[in-house]
Amino acid sequence: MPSVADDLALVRHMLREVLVGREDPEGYFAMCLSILGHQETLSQFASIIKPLSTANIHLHSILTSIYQEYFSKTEDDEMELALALSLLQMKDQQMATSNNEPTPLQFGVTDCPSCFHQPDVVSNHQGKNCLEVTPGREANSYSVLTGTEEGQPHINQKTGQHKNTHINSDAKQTPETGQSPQISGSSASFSVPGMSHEGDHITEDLNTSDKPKRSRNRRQRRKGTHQQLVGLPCSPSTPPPVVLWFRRDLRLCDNPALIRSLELGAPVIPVFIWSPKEEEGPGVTVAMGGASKYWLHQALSCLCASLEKIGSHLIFLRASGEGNEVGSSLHVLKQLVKTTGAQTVMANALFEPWLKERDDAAVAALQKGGVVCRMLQSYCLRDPYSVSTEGVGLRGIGSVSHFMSCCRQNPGSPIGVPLDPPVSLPTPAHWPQGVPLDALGLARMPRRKDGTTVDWAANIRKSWDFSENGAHARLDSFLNDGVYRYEQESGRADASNTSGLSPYLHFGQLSPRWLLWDAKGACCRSPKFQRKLAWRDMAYWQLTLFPDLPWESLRPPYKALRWSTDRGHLKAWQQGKTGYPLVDAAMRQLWQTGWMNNYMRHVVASFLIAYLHLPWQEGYRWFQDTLVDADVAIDAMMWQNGGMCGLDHWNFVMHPIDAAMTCDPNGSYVRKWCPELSDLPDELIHKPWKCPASMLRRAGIVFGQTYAERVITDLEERRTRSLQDVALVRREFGQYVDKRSGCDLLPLPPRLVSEALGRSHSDEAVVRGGRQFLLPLITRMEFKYQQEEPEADAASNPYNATLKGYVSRRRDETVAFLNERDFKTSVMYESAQRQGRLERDYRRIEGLPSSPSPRGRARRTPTAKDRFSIVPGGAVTLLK
Ligand SMILES: Cc1cc2nc3c(=O)[nH]c(=O)nc-3n(C[C@H](O)[C@H](O)[C@H](O)COP(=O)(O)OP(=O)(O)OC[C@H]3O[C@@H](n4cnc5c(N)ncnc54)[C@H](O)[C@@H]3O)c2cc1C
Repeated sequence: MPSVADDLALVRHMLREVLVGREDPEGYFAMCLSILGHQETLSQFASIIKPLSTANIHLHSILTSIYQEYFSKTEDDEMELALALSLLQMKDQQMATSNNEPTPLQFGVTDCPSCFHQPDVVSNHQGKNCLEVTPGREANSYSVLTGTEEGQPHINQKTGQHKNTHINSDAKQTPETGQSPQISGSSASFSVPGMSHEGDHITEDLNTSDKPKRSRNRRQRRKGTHQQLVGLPCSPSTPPPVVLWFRRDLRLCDNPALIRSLELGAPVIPVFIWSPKEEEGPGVTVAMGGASKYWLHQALSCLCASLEKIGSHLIFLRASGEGNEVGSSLHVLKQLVKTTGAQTVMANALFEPWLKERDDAAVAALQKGGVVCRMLQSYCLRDPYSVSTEGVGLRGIGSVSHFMSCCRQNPGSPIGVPLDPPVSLPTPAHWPQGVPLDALGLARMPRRKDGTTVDWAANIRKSWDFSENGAHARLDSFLNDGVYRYEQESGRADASNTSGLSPYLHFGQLSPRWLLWDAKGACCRSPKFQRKLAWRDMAYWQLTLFPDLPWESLRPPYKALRWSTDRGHLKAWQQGKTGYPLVDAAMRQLWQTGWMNNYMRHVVASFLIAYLHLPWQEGYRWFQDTLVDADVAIDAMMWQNGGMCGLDHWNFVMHPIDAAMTCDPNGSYVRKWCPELSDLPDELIHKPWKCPASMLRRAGIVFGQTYAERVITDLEERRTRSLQDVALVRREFGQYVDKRSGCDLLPLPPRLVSEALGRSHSDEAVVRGGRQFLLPLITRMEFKYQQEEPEADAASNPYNATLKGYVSRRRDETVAFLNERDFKTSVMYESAQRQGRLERDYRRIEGLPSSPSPRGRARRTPTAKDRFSIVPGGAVTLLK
């Protein structure tokens, strides 16, 4: 006896049939009535068809009106319904008959992995649909591939549900709290177009239920997704193969290009083409440094193994990259198409402007040769080329809140629901010739003179599981446990409180969509974490707006900043030998594992820029070479912001000693990565030069021998110089500083100009005549102040952005005590103290009476009282 859940699963599954036109809306509604009965249809139908509200609004409204019309019918109309039902029964019989014959359209059969059903061809077999529609009977034995259109519901046939509906049906069981499902504001999760209905619904649902249950919901959903999909057998005449071009989407789960290839019902040839020259693009992007190439090698090896498990294989190819067409990816693809007879190439899009250009050219050239080439979007939640500032303006550009407003205001295509992985992949009769993975040279190790290998990646190997499963395991463990701490204490260096998913996201071993779905279903709300995905998208958006982001300072005056050329300092920073334990620990962690957390990236970046005065590009390049998650867009955006010249300004500078208060109060992080300091007491481990000689002796520390001498000692002076240098260039390039507000002005790229002026991007009139349009940007208040007091030192700048912590032994102890009890309160207490101190100093210097209400040091929110905090509105200023 089928349960109600089975019945619901079946009708949900059948929704796909309506969507692809194999079932008409009336017939479908009648079928729902016959399967679910009057009452159940009345209560459930709206939720059953809800996925269509994003996937196919027209169909959704037809079904809604049928539903409304039916339930307002008089009994006279029952005749019509009976007719519809009898028609349905006839259809059922027809299908049941066809099911008895071994037709090529039978679902769930994997005997013939090389022959797959092609949904596009299904229309040729109208009426022969072999889906068993007898209520609930066989539904659980089906495992078919359907609904994989971008943004369309993807129905897991084993459960009979797709992720949306699964969650929605869960939602039904949880009590309503009346909480608004709308997510907005700074504490909000990233509200993504197309996600807003389903996603918000989930948030609402999950937030209202008890924790264990919420966690169970997520697990169930995941379990559902692991009930895998199989291809659809079996076409007697095998169509030409599809080339599935893997790039940075090295996964089986939620891979639109893979699923779309499967849907074509043709043999699939998965390929990876290594083309370093194309990856690199123009300028000095260091798009693929040593560590990330190593990761790529491992990830490819894992993907190949996963494909082999489902009966397929990954072909490795190399484009020699001579800069002309011969030796390009396009050339390799053309050869491949020629030798295999493939007529379709599928891939997931990449958004680096130079890669997009390459892909656009490849698509055009292949199409010209009669080969269909499709680029699907899954690398970001939003296609960065579709993000627009229309209706939001430009004020606050560079901040994630501004970016999220743009996404909310201009919803693009729906992000849809994650796609399940296939359990088998149809193979071609003949595989094309590839090269061994090793021949790509991604994991080449240098050799010593004696012939032995320098295995610099040994620790990276120990630190990571490079596989897609590894990504899911990390995600699961993070969402089950770490996410609680993330929301509270993501800045800790001494605990792994962040997800550590960045390399998986970068190489597409985990899709952001999958991550977002799971995060929304996690045991605890994770707005801060989800917001990080908006940061990620924003980085790609910025790169599309400013393709030279990785090498050229965006704010013009800062291009002329006086930077140090001290190679010794740079080397010390790179090798973790600056003599500042926190910085050294982080840089050594980076070298050994290819990763460090966000807070530590800020610490080392601040040290390089504000204290060593080395150009941000040096930091960017080193990160690109050593990070396993090296990502041109994110890395460049962050270094630009840290380097004071990006769309945003960090409104803080991390102090190399005091930052430890937040991230490593007990010194355990430093002890791990700088073991030579491990015998120092907690209170001195971050400043060993303050230790008495006897203590150093006991700990076995000799500066310059067992541990580095400090490369610089005059921290305050260096900060002052950095500030004064900024004031200098801002004065020199006064045309790029807004006279009224003191904000930096940025020449706008044409796309933003046309959006601001409401004209089409292609309208050249917008920027004709060499006139520049300038936009006031968020600018650090300490720079504005310094501009007025160019000779002032950093300490006397009331907006000094240095995050300070320890000033006395007594406070050290208080901080350590509070840290142990309640870390968050401790940090808040500490920052309140700091603000009070700054305020008092300022007033003392200015001879002002002391103020009862402390003023914020670096507020972002403009207030009428504080002229330095003003960022003028988004109006575009024309350069005279
Ligand atoms: C100077 C500097 C350079 C950086 N370079 C890179 C880089 O090359 N590649 C990279 O992935 N991240 C970079 N980041 C951002 C961030 O530090 C890392 O994404 C994060 O530390 C990765 O760890 P996680 O996965 O545990 O992050 P979580 O905090 O768990 O975040 C989850 C995911 O969100 C994304 N994310 C997090 N923070 C940011 C951010 N600020 N901007 C954009 N996306 C973000 C990442 O994909 C990350 O994996 C950089 C940050 C700084 C300050």
